[in-house]
Amino acid sequence: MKIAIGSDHGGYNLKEAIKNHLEEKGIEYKDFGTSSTESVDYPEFGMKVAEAVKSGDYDRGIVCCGTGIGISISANKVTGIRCAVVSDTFSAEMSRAHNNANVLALGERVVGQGLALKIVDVWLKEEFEGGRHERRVGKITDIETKYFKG
Ligand SMILES: O=C[C@H](O)[C@H](O)[C@H](O)COP(=O)(O)O
Repeated sequence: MKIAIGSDHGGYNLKEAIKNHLEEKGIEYKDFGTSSTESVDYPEFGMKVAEAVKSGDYDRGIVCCGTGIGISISANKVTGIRCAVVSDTFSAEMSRAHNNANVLALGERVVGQGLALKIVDVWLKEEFEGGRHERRVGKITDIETKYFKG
């Protein structure tokens, strides 16, 4: 599995911790920035990771900012991206099983590092259940088709 990862300054330290964690697990990733805690704008990095996942070059994306909210809103503007902001392991599981989330958003100022890494593990392992959820996710795609192009 190949992961695209990115953050703004508010999520930089968590991104670095997740990169170390992925390395320890032998999971391939590419870092789309940012590269320090210097203040930057999260939409740029949410978009880069989302586009990397949309391209098919990466299987999933992980994005971090202060809350996970701004960068997830940004990632979700890219068609085909279902980015879930998660702060607990149950939601991590459900975002995959029910919503087929292809990008995970975490807030460095919200979740502790230990929990965040556990959330990453659960989220990477869980598969989409399909079935009734396939129909519902399909209806999300229908909304995209109605309102977005590209
Ligand atoms: O949703 C946005 C993120 O949480 C940002 O990381 C946050 O707004 C950055 O705030 P500041 O510029 O005060 O570090």
